[in-house]
Formats: sequence, C-alpha cells, structure tokens
Amino acid sequence: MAVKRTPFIAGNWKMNLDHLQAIAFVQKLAWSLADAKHDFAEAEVAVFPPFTDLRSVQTLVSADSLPIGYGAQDVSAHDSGAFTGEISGAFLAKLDCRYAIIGHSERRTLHGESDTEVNAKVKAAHRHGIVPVVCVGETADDLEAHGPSAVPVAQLRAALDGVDGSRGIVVAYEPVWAIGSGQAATPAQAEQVAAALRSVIAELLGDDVAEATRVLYGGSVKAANIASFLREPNVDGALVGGASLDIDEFSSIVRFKKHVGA
Ligand SMILES: O=C(CO)COP(=O)(O)O
Repeated sequence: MAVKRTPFIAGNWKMNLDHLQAIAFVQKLAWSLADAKHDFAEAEVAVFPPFTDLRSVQTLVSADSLPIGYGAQDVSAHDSGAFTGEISGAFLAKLDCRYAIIGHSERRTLHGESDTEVNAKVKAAHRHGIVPVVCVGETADDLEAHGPSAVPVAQLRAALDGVDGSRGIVVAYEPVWAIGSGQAATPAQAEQVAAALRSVIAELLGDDVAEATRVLYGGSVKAANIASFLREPNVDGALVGGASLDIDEFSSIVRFKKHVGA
C-alpha cells in the first residue's frame, strides 16, 4: 500500500541570523503560519539555524509549543573527544534537534568533506536519534560530463553504506549549479533525479524505506516555483536557502498549495 509522505519544507539558513534574530524570526514565522491557518499535516516545516542559535530556538519552540521543527546544519562523525570546533550529535540531541543536514555541497566543496565522512556523519546522527538530511548533487561540469543522475546517485550510495534505514532519513537533491544562482532545475529534471535516488534507497534499504523516505529538491526554490516541484511524484518537499530568510516568502513556500492553485 502506498505510504502518504508528508511534504517537508526545510529552511537552511546557512551562516545567517544570530540567536536574537533567530528568536524573532521563528516567532514571526509561527505567527504568519497561524494567521494563514496552515495545516501542518499538509506540510511539515523545519528551520536549520547556525549552531549558536539552537538553544534559543529550542527554548522558544518548547515554551510556546510551536509546531516548527529545527535541526543543525552539520554534525560531527565523532561523539566526543579532541575534535576542536566540532559539535557532537549527543549535544544536538540534548537540544531536541530532530534533524541534521549532512553533506551539503558547501561542506563538501569548502571543507573538503568526502563521501566517507558523510557516511560516518549519517551513522553518527542515527546513534543519537537524529534524522539526517543527506544532501547530494552534481556540479555544472558533472552535469555536462555524466548527465544529471550519476553523481547524486553515487554520492547517495556512499552516504547510505551500512546505514540502518529504520532510523529514518531525508534526502535532498541539490544541483550545485542551481544553489544561489536563481536558476532552478526544471521540475522534470528534479523528478528524474529524485526517482533515481529513490531507487538507490530501495536497493540499499528496502522498498518500505524507499516508499517512506522524503526526497527534497533544493536550489533557487521560491514561492513562485515551489508548486511545480511538489507536483512531481518523487519530490516530497524542498530544502530552501536564500528564500528561507524572508518570512513572507518562506511562509508562502510552506503554503505552496494556496498561492498557485495547485
Ligand atoms: O543550498 C541550498 C539549501 O541548502 C539552496 O540554496 P538557495 O535556495 O539559496 O539556492
């Protein structure tokens, strides 16, 4: 029987908004969605602030029982020890983080994060009950040389090696050339890769996990294009960068059904 996957709209703030700005933002986002009578069964919402904001966001979400999830933008592959500057999944779990983004292309490119490290981080998140949001995606050169699916598929295979699928994962397909460029993939391109990624999940973790796993698209998602992605059968939401920093725009993306008449 087909599982209904709840669409997931995730806002990756990257290195933006300090903890005071984060509190104001999350409060206003919650008001905006409440005003619009957003049904969270129609779309789950989570924000991914910088590490230094997480305690403040936790306190606000918990005190006001806000229906907004949150997660970290990275997690250490290690649980504790002499790893200066790293953040353990144990600490994130203590802050009730539901998710952690792992293997974002900015970490792969700017910090040389390898497929092996991404795999170790996925396992570290699982050890602490955190759902990894595993990011994969090809560069413009990869696209030209290998087509759209080859690199994301290879990255996902490596990321999921030896992973226990019963602990939950989210996969985000983010073509590097579409990130921050204003030039999103077409919905058909996103669907093609999302379907290929779902096949990898089925092969490595089983059909039930593949059926239940949300595959997101990320890269220049805006209120104006979100509905076209969500119409695709294998695209279950979006990982939003720049547009997640604007309350009206992000709230509008979350309410994707309302503004395009989808
Ligand atoms: O990298 C992204 C989210 O992780 C996408 O960023 P943009 O939405 O700014 O293109």
